[in-house]
This record gives sequence, structure tokens and C-alpha cells, in this order.
Amino acid sequence: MSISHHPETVLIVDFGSQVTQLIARRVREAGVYSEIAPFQSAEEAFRRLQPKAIILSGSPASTVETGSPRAPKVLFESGLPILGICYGQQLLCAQLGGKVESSDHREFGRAFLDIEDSCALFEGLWAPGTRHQVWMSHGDRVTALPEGFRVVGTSAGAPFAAIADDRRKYYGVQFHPEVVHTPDGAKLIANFVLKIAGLKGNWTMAAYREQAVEAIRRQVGSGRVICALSGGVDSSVAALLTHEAVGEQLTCILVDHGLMRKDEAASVVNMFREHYNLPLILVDASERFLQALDGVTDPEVKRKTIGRLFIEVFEEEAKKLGGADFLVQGTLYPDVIESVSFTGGPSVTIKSHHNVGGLPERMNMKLVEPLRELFKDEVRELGRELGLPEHFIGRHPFPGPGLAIRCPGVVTREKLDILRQADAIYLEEIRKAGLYDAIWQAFAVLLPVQTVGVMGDGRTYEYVCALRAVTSVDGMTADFYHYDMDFLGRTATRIINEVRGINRVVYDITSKPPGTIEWE
Ligand SMILES: Nc1ncnc2c1ncn2[C@@H]1O[C@H](COP(=O)(O)OP(=O)(O)OP(=O)(O)O)[C@@H](O)[C@H]1O
Ligand SMILES: O=c1[nH]c(=O)c2[nH+]cn([C@@H]3O[C@H](COP(=O)(O)O)[C@@H](O)[C@H]3O)c2[nH]1
Ligand SMILES: NC(=O)CC[C@H](N)C(=O)O
Ligand SMILES: [Mg+2]
Repeated sequence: MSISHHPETVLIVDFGSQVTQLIARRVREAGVYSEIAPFQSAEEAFRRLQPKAIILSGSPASTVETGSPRAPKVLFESGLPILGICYGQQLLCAQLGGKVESSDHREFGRAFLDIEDSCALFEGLWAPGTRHQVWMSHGDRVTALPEGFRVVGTSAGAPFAAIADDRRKYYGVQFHPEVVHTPDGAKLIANFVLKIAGLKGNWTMAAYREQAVEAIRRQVGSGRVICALSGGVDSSVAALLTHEAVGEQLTCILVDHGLMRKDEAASVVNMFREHYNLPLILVDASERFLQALDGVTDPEVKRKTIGRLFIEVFEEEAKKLGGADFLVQGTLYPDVIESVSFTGGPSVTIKSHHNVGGLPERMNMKLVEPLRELFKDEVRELGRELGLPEHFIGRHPFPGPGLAIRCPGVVTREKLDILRQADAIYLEEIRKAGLYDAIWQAFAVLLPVQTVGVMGDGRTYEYVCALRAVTSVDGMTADFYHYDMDFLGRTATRIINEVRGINRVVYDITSKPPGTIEWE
């Protein structure tokens, strides 16, 4: 769903980079509204949005290959400032008369940029003669510049690592200013939109709220709406926005799929009925979900089964309400990028988040997803804007497929009960130690492995429980949380002593990448 027209929009043309959304995010952080359009529909988006500046993203494609994507001509005829990033820079050169070649000097990860000349992009940031850390990920490189361009920065693998045509306000960088590993990258993007494009930078989350509410009203009209409400931050914010937009037309539905944590369904219902005046229906569908998952071990099959059942339940409930035309979900950008290729193009599917790639192909209701372009921390900011209490905003995320994806292998009631107890103890210990807010997400996983132990002089042969805790900003990348060993020891002892069925506890020290946060 796209937000209403904004007077100062930056159009980001996506060529399939995994980090395109980070560009949008950096532009938003600079106080400027932006929208992403896949390259195939960039021309249409350009006409619709009437942007004030354009950014061309990176891509897994190579400009030297025939048939690789190009930016539509109208962008170059528009007279607007353009920033090309990585593939975007290579495109500027390929399409404006320069040259790009595949090279042996590939650069992946940390690299250093030597500033050769002053440039509006670097203003107040990088002076000529200085060297700065940037993040690179490329095999091709520019070898000849189009007319009007000059080199302003070089790196070991890229003699044209930063280029500028000041007259046309065209700029290109081989590195990625949108990722945090280019420490000054956000400021560089701010320079492009504020100083070079001359935009005001007065766009805020309050404005997003207004635009989102307006967009929901336009989309929904006088239709009936149901909201899939999990009690997580995302769907709660989506529900409140929708309620603000269409009031009485909205009914929220919480599905207890039998894969919730301990006491979760009841506490969510209490919270919403106490704190908010939102009509909420709790549906107990645990029998149905667990039956459908019987014997299923493949993670993608689990996700798709759950996604399909969610929709079936929503459709049935909608029917009981006399029909609904729209389904609101708290889908975020990371759900989208990991599930499906944003461009319909070449970025790969990591896992099917139940609410995106896990959705059935045919659905009666149209989706309303007001948070689809945002990252978790931005949703939290929006939640504050909507007056959600801080303890609520700080809740760790919990995936829609719930404990099913924390039970690798077959999911049974018995295993779920064991996992629920271990998870509750783990989170209780985290809270007691005052660590909850320092950790982005923490949970227990019940492994489909039994090991031998000795308890009370007897032999045991029981499950292994893995503990996971990560720090992250947006869930896209994460590091494992560095507990002290006493904490881990204490928690493991409690779990083994108190939970029948677990006789061994391990701690997961994998970051993302290469791991994902969840185990399935
Ligand atoms: N048990 C559930 N009942 C109804 N809807 C659900 C349930 N679980 C998930 N959903 C829907 O799926 C969406 C995606 O789930 P997800 O876990 O990403 O978001 P969330 O639960 O709202 O927030 P959080 O990420 O903080 O847990 C939710 O926003 C919600 O619309
Ligand atoms: O609603 C959801 N439906 C899903 O299918 C799903 N899969 C993962 N997650 C959550 O997304 C974040 C990133 O998880 P991964 O690193 O495992 O992909 C983490 O916060 C995960 O808990 C999901 N949320
Ligand atoms: N990250 C990118 O945009 C890479 C562009 C191109 N595929 C290259 O390897 O150079
Ligand atoms: Mg959730």
C-alpha cells in the first residue's frame, strides 16, 4: 500500500539489492519521505510520485551482461538530482556514455575510500586527502566516466569509487552508504537529499501516521475490516492506526493456534480489553493447527500450512461477522524482503514469513498493510506516536508461526508443553537479571535430539533445549547476546531441574548472517 502524495518525495529505483530498504530508511531519517519502485515500474512511479530526487539502488545483476536492468530514460530527462549506488553508479556510467567492466579486483566488506577532491556529497564530512571506512560489495567497476563527471574518491579496487557531475547534480558511489558499516553513510545520503536536492527535511513519524491513516481510509472506504491481532507490537500499531482511520468498521481477531507462549492468549485479550476500546474476538483454533501440523517436519511446509490456516480462520470469522472486505496485518519490511523478491526479480527467498510468502494464492479479502515499508524500530517510534505504553513497545518480537518454528522436527503437544515451560523460565530469568530491554529477542528452542544424562543417580534420555538471545536494530542483521556464564549456568540449572523432558541446555552463539534469528 502506498502512502498519499507528499510534496517532497525521493524515488528509489530498486534493482534487486538486499539492502534497498535501508536506502529508504536513511532518507526517512534525514526527514524526507521516500518510496521504492521496482525498476520495471519506475517510470509509472516517477509520473505518479513527482519526486524531487532519484536514487538508483544496487543489484545482483551486472550491467555488462546483456538484458540486465536499466533505469528508464525519463529519469535522466527529468533534470532531477540522481544518486547511483553500486549497480546504480555503474548504470549511470553505462547509460550516459562511460564504461563498466567485470574485474578481478572484487571488493566485499570493509574497504577504504580516499577522498581525491571536494564534493557536495562530502560537505561537512570528508575533506580531500582523508581516508574513510566504507562497505563494498561488488565485482564490476567503472573504468571510464561519461562526459561531465569527475572522480572525487578512489579505493583499492575501484579507481572511480565516488564520482560527481556537479552541473547535472549526478553522483555515483561504488560503496554502500546505506549500511551501518559505512559509518558516515547516513550523513552522505542526508547531504544528497538536503544539500544537493535542497529538500526541507521536515517529514516525521507524526506525518507518517497522518498519511497512513489517510491511505487506509482511501483504501477501505466504507468496507468492513478485520485485523489479525497477535498482541505483538506490529499488529497492535496496525490495529490502532486502522481504528483511527475507520473506527467502528474494524474488528480485531486473535487466533490461538496452540503455538503461543505460556498464558499468552489470555494476557493479550486482557490487555486489549482493559487498555483499548477495540472490539476483539479470541478464536481457539489450536486443535485444527496442531492436526494440520501433525507429522510435518519441513520448515517451509510448516510456515505455509500455518499461513494457510490463519487465512482460513480469518475468512470464517469474517463470514460470521457478515463478511469483511479487508484484512489488516502488521507486516513489516523485513518480513517482505526475506519472503519474496521485492522486484519480482532476482533477490532470493530466505524463509516464507507466514504473513507474506506463506499466504495462500487465492484470498477473498484484500490486504491492508500500513507498516509494510517500515523497520521494527520505526514501528516502535510510530507506536510511541500513537501513545502505546513503553513496556508494550519494548516487547520482544514473537513470530506468527509461534512455537512451531522453535520445535525443529515434528510438533507435538507434549513437545510444545516442554518448550513453553523452558521458555517461561528463561524469560523470567532475563527479566530478573534486568536484561530484557538490552536484548532484542530471546527464546528457547526444543531440539529434536535426545541425549543421555544422569539425574538423581538415574539415567535420563531427554531433549536438548537451546537458548537464543540476540541484539539487533531491525532484525535484518543480529549478533548473539554476550551473557555472563553465571547467568547461563543459573538458567540452565533451573530449566533442567524444573522442566521434565529436558536434561541438557546449550547456548546458540551464531550471528545473523550466517544464521537467521529463528531456527526454522
Ligand atoms: N496469533 C495470531 N492471531 C492473529 N494474527 C496474528 C497472530 N500471529 C501473527 N498474526 C498476524 O501476523 C502478523 C505478523 O506477525 P509478527 O509476529 O511479525 O508481528 P506482530 O506479532 O504484530 O509483532 P511482533 O513482531 O512484535 O511479534 C501480525 O502483525 C498479525 O497481523
Ligand atoms: O511474524 C512472523 N512470521 C514469521 O513467519 C516469522 N519468521 C521469523 N519471524 C521473526 O522475524 C525476525 C527475523 O527472523 P529470522 O532471522 O529468523 O528471519 C525475528 O524477530 C523472528 O522472530 C517471523 N515473524
Ligand atoms: N552490490 C551491487 O550493486 C553489485 C553490482 C554488481 N552486481 C557488481 O558486482 O559489481
Ligand atoms: Mg508476533
